[in-house]
Amino acid sequence: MTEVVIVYYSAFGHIATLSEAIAKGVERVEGVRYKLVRIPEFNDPSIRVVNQRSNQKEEGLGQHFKLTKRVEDYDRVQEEQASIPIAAMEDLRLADGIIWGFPTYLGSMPAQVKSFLDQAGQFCTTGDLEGKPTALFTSAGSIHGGHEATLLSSLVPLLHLGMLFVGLPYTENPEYLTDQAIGCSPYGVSTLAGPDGSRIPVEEELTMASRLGERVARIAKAFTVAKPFDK
Ligand SMILES: Cc1cc2nc3c(=O)[nH]c(=O)nc-3n(C[C@H](O)[C@H](O)[C@H](O)COP(=O)(O)O)c2cc1C
Repeated sequence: MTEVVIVYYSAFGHIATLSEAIAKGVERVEGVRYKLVRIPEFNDPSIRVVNQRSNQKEEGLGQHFKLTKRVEDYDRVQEEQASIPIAAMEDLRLADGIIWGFPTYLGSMPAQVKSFLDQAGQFCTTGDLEGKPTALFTSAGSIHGGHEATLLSSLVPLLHLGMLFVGLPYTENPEYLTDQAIGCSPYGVSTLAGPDGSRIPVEEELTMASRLGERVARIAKAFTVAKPFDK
C-alpha cells in the first residue's frame, strides 16, 4: 500500500478544510491511502501571534480584521483538530509522497512550519526524502496577500530535501481560468480567508485540492512500484 502523508498547520481552519479535500483526492487512487498529521502550535503562548493580539483595541486596522472574532475562531479550531496526530519525522521518512499545507504569514510560511522543516533538515544528509513527490497548499487573507509567493518560496526547502515538486496544471484545473477572486495557481492549491477569516473555501478550490491530492497519489503509486530512485 502506498501512503501519502498530508502535513498541515492551521490556525483558523481554512487549511484544515483544504486538507480534507486533498485527502479525498488521494483516496480516489486505488492502492493509495493517506495519513493526516498536523504541525502543532508553539508551546510558548507568548509567541502565538493570535493570542498576543487579543488585548489590542478593535479600532483602526484592528476593526478591519475583527480581532476578537479571530481569537474565538482560533480557540475553536485548536479544539476541533486536537484529535489529529502530531506530525513526526518518522511520518516523513515512511511516506511515499508528502503534501504540505499551511497559511500565508507575511507572504511566506509560518514559523511553526519552518521550525518543523528545519528538524527535517536531518534528511538532507540521509537522503530519506529524496525522490518523493511533494506538493503544497496554502491560504491567504486576500488575493493580493502573497499566496503564490508562499507556494513558490516554500518549494525551496523541499528541493533541499530532494523531493520532486508536483504542481497544478491548467489542463486539469480550468477552474482558475476566471476573473473571479479565487485561489489556486500552477504552483499549488490556495484559498482566500478574507480579512476577517470569514470566507470559506469555495467549490472550485476544493475541487482543485482534491485533484492535487489525486495527482500526488498517482505519482507516488507509480514510484512505489517502479522505485526509480532506489540506490
Ligand atoms: C501572523 C499572520 C500573518 C499573516 N500574513 C498574511 C499575509 O502576508 N498575507 C495574507 O493574505 N494574509 C495573511 N494572514 C492571514 C492568514 O493568511 C489567514 O488567516 C490564513 O490564511 C487562514 O488560514 P487558517 O484558517 O488555516 O489558519 C496572516 C495571518 C497571521 C496570523
